[in-house]
Amino acid sequence: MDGPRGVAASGVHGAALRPVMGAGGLGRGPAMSYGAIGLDDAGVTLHGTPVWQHVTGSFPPGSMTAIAGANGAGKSTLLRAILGEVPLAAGRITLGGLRAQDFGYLPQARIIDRAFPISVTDMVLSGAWRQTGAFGAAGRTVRQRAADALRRVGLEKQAGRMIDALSAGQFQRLLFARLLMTDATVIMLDEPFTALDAPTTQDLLALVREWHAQGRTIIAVLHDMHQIRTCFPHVVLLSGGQAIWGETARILTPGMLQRAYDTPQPTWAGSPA
Ligand SMILES: Nc1ncnc2c1ncn2[C@@H]1O[C@H](COP(=O)(O)OP(=O)(O)OP(=O)(O)O)[C@@H](O)[C@H]1O
Repeated sequence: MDGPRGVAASGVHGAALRPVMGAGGLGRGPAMSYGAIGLDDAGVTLHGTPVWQHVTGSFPPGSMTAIAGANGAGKSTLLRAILGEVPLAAGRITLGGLRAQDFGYLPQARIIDRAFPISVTDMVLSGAWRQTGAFGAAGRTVRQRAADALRRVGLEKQAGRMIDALSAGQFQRLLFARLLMTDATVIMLDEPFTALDAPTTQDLLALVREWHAQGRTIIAVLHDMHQIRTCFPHVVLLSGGQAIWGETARILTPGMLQRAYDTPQPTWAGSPA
């Protein structure tokens, strides 16, 4: 994953419960020893239909960027293209020296098979698979980190339950605990707060801000414009197959949003980021 993602890049990963990419303590964390993730005239076409084209822009180290746009605009596809799971039809993506294990990815909850028979603790431990090996036993230190991660997201009392016994909000907290285990340098979140109540959203948003304060790069697909305005200094707005990229206050204007969503947008009371 070191080299640029060119038009021939591919690498679709399968099961949603595959280990979260990340180093589990081996990541570069806040150190700025890597460059920006860059898209250079990149385009993706799926089944003969262009999703987005001529996308150029970058995610600098330590930046915090939201990806916005209407349903089907290609937000998830953008994350997956950066991860090398979707091939480019044109252009290239460069990773600034980041390796696969430097990325942590939280997919949309709806694509995760929650019937998979695994306990809460084992699911969190799977976030440290690069330390323990896919089938290796976790040592005491890793188990302690898992317990700490569960406590951090308020799930310590659920540690022994199976994941199918969790509510949607508890399951999302679990996915964040698993991300904590990866110690990833770049954290990519696909609709991380969808269907969560306000306290859960605030708890998990605080964790995302903590990661950002530690110098990690955050890229998050979000639908809540107020959340983007107040928490994300930069945005990529996917609109009509193009990407409008820049400072949130400059991009999320009523006119831009109307074009992107093709419907009038409300005027937000919140102050611009
Ligand atoms: N595996 C696939 N095969 C074919 N087309 C796909 C595939 N995945 C996504 N698409 C199409 O690509 C386009 C972009 O999908 P994507 O999931 O990236 O959009 P999105 O902006 O994340 O949408 P949403 O807000 O609904 O989650 C859509 O038109 C979708 O139908």
